[in-house]
Amino acid sequence: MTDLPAEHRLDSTLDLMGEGYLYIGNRCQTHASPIFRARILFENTLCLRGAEAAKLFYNTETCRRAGAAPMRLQKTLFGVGGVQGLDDEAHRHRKAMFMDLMSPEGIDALVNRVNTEWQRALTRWETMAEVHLFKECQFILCRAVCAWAGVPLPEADLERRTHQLAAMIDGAGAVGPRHWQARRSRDDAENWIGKLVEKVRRTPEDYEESREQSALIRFSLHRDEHGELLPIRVVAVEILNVLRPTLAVSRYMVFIAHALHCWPETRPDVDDDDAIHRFVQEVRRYYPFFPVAAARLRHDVEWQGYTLPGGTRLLLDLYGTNHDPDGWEAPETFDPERFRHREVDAWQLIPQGGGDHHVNHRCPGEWITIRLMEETIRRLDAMHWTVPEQDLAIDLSEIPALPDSGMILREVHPRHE
Ligand code: HEM
Repeated sequence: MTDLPAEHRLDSTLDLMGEGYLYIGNRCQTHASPIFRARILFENTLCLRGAEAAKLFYNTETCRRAGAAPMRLQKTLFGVGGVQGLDDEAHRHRKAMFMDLMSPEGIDALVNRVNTEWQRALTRWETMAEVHLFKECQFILCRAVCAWAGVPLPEADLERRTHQLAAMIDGAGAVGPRHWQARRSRDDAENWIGKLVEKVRRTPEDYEESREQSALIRFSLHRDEHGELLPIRVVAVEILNVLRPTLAVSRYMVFIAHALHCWPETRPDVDDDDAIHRFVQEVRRYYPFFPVAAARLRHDVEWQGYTLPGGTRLLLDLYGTNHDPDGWEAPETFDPERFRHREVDAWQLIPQGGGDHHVNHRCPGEWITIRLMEETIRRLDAMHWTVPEQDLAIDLSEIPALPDSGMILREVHPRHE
């Protein structure tokens, strides 16, 4: 590894935390290289960005996930024993359980629930002096996804459960109290879902008929590649792997309102589905969400003239690949039109991972995310809203990033009455 461009600090974790989404991109720029070596969390790590790096990272013969993600992320964001840490047949089998939820009808059912909840919320927003869009979208999504997944959610628990799911995302990259809050939220949420799984398993015959529609029932009765039911805690982790990231789409909903406000000239015609789709793709490319994904090399690999040693941890820069100047013209400009004549391949636009959804760890919720974002444009277009003075800056050193204000809207009411 002597030839690889390298950071010569004893440990670069503080730089990474200080620069956030820009850390890997900044170093790739300085080293004029898509790869460099650094010590992160006291371990030799290869940081990479760009489409060619994504192809290496998502090659399942070269890279594995077991033992790649730091334990502090598993204890907050992912949960222990979930699909994110599996490889090979165990991964493909578990992944199919998620992919089975993503039929066009299944996705429509979730989108319809979200639209109904949005409509309900709008009647309330009309009576409010200010609408905190981020918080409101979290409540909408929490109600809708719990109902969709077959998870009972009494109205009295809505606020508590929404905060728990949100805390797992918010505190994942943090240190100190926010991190510990995220851990407590995960423990509590896993206990909550675990009890529901036990109930389904006590009388599975009661649930056979509704099995098709509900992640709770499907996952509770799912059998692994050896024909065994999954441990209850693991089922809870996987059901939370549906609830938590769906709630996280609230961040993209805020980014859509932010982009419509900041670049009104790019606003798509709502009767033009292609224009709406281009806008959504550009929001997913431009705005920060997941900074990196982690894997480990299974064995020594020759790549771009370097020998990369087996066992080394890789960090693929998702944000940086979406902003890679070698892959995107004027990457720091928000321009949905860039997608008009551009094929989107599996390696260059990777806010939700790259490669193949069935084989790789690419996000199974990508279609849900895109559909919910497209609907958000239509819902926001059907509303009158103004944006009062507020701090709309997005600090790229903060992970996960969001406009400081959470996006406050005023004078909200339906446009076509
Ligand atoms: C807010 C929008 C979302 C973003 C930005 C996002 C992003 C991601 C990313 C970056 C990965 C990891 C890719 C990798 O490790 O290579 C991932 C994996 C995953 N996502 Fe999403 N996601 C979103 C929404 C969703 C939704 C709506 C669901 C489910 C309904 C979902 C479920 C999952 C699961 C289960 C995995 C693990 C897949 C595997 O390990 O094979 N995500 N997502």
